[in-house]
Amino acid sequence: MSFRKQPPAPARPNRCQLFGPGSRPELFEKMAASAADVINLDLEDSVAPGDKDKARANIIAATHDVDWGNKYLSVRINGLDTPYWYRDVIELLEGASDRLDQIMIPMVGCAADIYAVDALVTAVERAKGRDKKITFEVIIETAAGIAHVEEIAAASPRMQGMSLGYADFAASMGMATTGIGGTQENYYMTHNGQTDYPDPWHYAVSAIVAACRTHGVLPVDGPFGDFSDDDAYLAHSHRVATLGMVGKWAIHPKQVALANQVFTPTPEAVANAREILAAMEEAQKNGLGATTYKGKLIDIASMKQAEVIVRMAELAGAG
Ligand SMILES: C[C@@H](C(=O)SCCNC(=O)CCNC(=O)[C@H](O)C(C)(C)COP(=O)(O)OP(=O)(O)OC[C@H]1O[C@@H](n2cnc3c(N)ncnc32)[C@H](O)[C@@H]1OP(=O)(O)O)[C@H](O)C(=O)O
Ligand SMILES: [Mg+2]
Repeated sequence: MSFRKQPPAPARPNRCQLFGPGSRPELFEKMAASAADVINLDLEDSVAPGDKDKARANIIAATHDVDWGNKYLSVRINGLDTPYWYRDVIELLEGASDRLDQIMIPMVGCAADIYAVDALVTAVERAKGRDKKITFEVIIETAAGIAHVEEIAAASPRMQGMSLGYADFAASMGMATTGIGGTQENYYMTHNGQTDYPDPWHYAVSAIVAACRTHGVLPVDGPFGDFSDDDAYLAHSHRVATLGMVGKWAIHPKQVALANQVFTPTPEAVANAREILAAMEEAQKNGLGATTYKGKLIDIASMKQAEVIVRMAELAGAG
């Protein structure tokens, strides 16, 4: 371990982030009644340019009128390359109730992007006497974003989450696909007549997880576009959960249960983790740093791995 200890990520469940356009207020009560841990009301790409003003007003009203229960309530603003973002921030921070927890900043390319939003948010918070500090989640969805991912993760004490935006990321990288997440038809290998479809997103997912874990930020997997394909959503989610992501977006309500299923450790996984902890405690009492569990080596690092599973289960209320 480095002298500098790895900071913990925020201790709240973030298994599923359900998105809905701010221009469709008829969905808000349904989103609030869903099983998602986080709600993302959108002002960006799912809202047509002519609807931005109305969508802002809908969202501000919903922070006052809708019972969001214990959900983490987040609003995705427009990118800093648009004429909309400053009004998003000012109107939200001036008009939204204290129920608003977070602003999600899309298309982030460098730490200075966060600095700019932080400065504006801080000024409006002070002017309006808002005691509750708004947190930030960013979306890495450009080549610049992934190149500067670590400085972005470290950019502000408000930073709590970082998502991978598959569609914009693919476009920015010039990837030859219109798919949003999952395996891609033309990304394959063949060997002895067998075709295999590897994961074209592996690098971006791992870079985001490493930056987030270094700076105590929650790494979150972004959208999976084909919401008719549950098996593909599950496969993609299991893969990114294995790489360290804590949760995933749902762009349709049917994806919420799938995300919750993947990002809540199974009772068997929790029991396994607890048995590893117990076996290691017993070993340590006997002066040993390593022992065996089900025929495999376990040592102090295995305790840390087991603690990850137990912690995930506790946050999900399944511990
Ligand atoms: C890719 C980039 C992104 O930005 S992704 C995030 C932005 N996108 C969104 O926010 C889209 C969110 N989803 C929707 O708008 C809709 O779900 C839809 C358009 C995908 C489908 O809507 P539709 O009404 O046609 O869906 P139905 O199947 O008919 O609905 C069934 C039922 O569920 C209710 N419903 C629909 N959507 C939602 C929702 N989001 N939340 C809650 N409930 C919802 C609907 O009203 C029906 O209800 P019922 O009639 O049964 O009562 C990214 O940035 C990148 O770059 O990658
Ligand atoms: Mg996007």
